[in-house]
Amino acid sequence: MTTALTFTKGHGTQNDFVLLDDRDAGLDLTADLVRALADRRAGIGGDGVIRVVRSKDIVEGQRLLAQEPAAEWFMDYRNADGSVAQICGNGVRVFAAFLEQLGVATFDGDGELVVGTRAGVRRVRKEDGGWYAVDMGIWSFPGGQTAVAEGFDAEVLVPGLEVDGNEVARPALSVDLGNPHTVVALASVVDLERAELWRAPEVVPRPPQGTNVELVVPLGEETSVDGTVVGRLRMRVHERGVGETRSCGTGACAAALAVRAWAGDGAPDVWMVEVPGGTLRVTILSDGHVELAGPAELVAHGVTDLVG
Ligand SMILES: N[C@@H](CCC[C@H](N)C(=O)O)C(=O)O
Repeated sequence: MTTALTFTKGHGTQNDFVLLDDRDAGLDLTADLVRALADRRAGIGGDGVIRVVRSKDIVEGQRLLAQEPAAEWFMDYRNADGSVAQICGNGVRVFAAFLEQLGVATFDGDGELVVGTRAGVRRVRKEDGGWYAVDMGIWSFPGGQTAVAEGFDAEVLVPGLEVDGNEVARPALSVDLGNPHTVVALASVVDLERAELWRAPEVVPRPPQGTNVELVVPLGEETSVDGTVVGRLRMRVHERGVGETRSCGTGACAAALAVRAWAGDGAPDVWMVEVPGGTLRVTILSDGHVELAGPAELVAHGVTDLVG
């Protein structure tokens, strides 16, 4: 039985997590314990729980080590409802900050920290301003070129945006970031604010493993001081296994990728994504990877008697 569990609380653009140091691999992190820790009234509160464990001590990590021996540390990510998720973009940055604070993070000769996740390794570097930039790996549109050409491969009913009392099926594009996303464009920021994301959007066809749903409004482009054209968009998200959250890193990547695909040739590769909890930067790289950059904050440490 778990007793006197030490925890740290952290967030990335207000996507918040309970972090557990399990370097000794002695913790039995059950779904009940995750739900108890993540509970905002009876527990500590968080959108998810992140366990720091050595890759060698977890089956998924052992597989990764065979390909990438530098992936010493594994981010064991759980959603607030106790479900296991493959990856969390904001979580990787907060995980890196936690490893630094524990004194075990080593950014190698290239200035990179390699983190193991269920979606594969993620490479983290630290920027001058204190942000963490994460290579989020290979992404894809599961609907393929047909979906990209048509601009959609699914439909979403967004709660709160009924027209004359009738639900409206809006076209949406599926994006795979190692975890599943469905991105819907709305006509205006007013519509974005009206959406009632305390209710789950209905996605058709229903993804068998569930999906994270991003509502997006493109806000245009600007040229930065170094001449880079930067796109801007605003986003709200309903996360699988959680509900509405104030940010989602993989969701920001999915949103930028979908908006760029809808915009067509010549659209920017760099996007600033405004979420309720702050701003993230997404860069679509030329090698089929996408990079996510943003802050990571550790805000509290303590001991809990919760046992699940
Ligand atoms: N907030 C995360 C995503 C967490 C996992 C997600 N809810 C899922 O089930 O796929 C992020 O920042 O990417």
